[in-house]
Amino acid sequence: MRPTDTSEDDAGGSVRGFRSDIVEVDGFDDRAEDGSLDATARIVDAGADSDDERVVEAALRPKRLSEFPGQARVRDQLSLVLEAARRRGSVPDHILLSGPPGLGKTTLALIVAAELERPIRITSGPAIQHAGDLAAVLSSLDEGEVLFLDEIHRMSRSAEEMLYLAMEDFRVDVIVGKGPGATAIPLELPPFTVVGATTRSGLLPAPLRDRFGFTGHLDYYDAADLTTILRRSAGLLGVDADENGIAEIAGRSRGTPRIANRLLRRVRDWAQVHGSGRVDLEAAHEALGLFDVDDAGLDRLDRAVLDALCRRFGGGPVGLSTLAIAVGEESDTVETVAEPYLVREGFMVRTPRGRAASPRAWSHLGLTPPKEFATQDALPLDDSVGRLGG
Ligand SMILES: Nc1ncnc2c1ncn2[C@@H]1O[C@H](COP(=O)(O)OP(=O)(O)OP(=O)(O)O)[C@@H](O)[C@H]1O
Repeated sequence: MRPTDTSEDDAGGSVRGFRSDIVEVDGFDDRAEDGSLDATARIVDAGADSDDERVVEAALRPKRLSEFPGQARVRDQLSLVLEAARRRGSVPDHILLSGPPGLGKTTLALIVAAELERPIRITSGPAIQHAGDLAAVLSSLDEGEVLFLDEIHRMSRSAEEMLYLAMEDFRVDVIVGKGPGATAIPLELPPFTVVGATTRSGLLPAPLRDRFGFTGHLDYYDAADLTTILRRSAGLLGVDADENGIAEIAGRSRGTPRIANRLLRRVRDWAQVHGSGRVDLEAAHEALGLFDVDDAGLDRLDRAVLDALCRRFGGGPVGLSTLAIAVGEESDTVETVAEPYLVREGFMVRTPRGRAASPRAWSHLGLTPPKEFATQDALPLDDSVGRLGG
């Protein structure tokens, strides 16, 4: 871990330490040079793709709950938890935020600290590979501080066990010595609040999940909320945008604010270079066409998968690895990058015998499906995805 200096964060609170460790995200192989579709370069990837993007994102984050559009239920629940703790004069329960990337978990963690008017310490599961790493963070927390643990499902087992105790009893046991002579010295901690974020809440062990007094699940945003977010972002970026342009971008953003903000910036670029400078319908059409994002929010990889499924395999079902070979990608890329959105939007179904195209896939590609193609055994997308290999 590389602790950084205390600095003033956009949430208005003081951010201490470990910020540099938060940048790790699940990577994809960069295989553009071999002619593959280069999943890393996807404009519709819901993960943050560069440090520059993180800087822009920081500027666009809402800073208080009242400025946070969408996720009304989670917002109301969180507001209640924080207000009640404030009235009691105590620290709130630990908070777990779960949901797909780019929906606002980090933003809400920063908001929690801002609402509590407490500093926030930021680190992530991958940065905590040993219990000692966690002990160092925990033992330096101040009373009431917020500890944001991003990708909490990726912490090591030994650190998890230390975290249970710290969350429950505000104590860590520091082990001194080795072997039979080793002694556990308890170290009392001041009360603090853990805000954990995870894209895979199913991977969290039950004892850890149980330590969170409040869990908020973030869902994809509807077009109206994305429109509000885009209007706000356009204002902050000083971009002149009309309602048609904003609506067009919202419709192609896969329900994800991070993608919406990224598409807005590319449409702004197009408008400044080729258009009138205004983000309007024409600018949105042209720019998103240039970046291969179609009107359903699908990009080249998504369409290649559907195309292979329909044209080469008659709609399927076909095994994941066969499908991946057909589009020149790794199975993992197809499964984690393209498939979730295709399944969620009803373009593809997963059956015990492999992946199959749905009627929407055929019509999206302008093709007529053969009379019979199997969709009867469709399974919902869930954590079993990894077990349905090809
Ligand atoms: N409700 C919202 N209103 C406005 N902007 C939002 C909202 N939710 C997310 N954003 C913007 O989307 C970007 C990504 O949000 P954030 O980093 O909070 O997502 P995340 O869920 O933590 O993603 P990850 O799982 O990749 O860490 C930020 O620029 C943030 O400002």
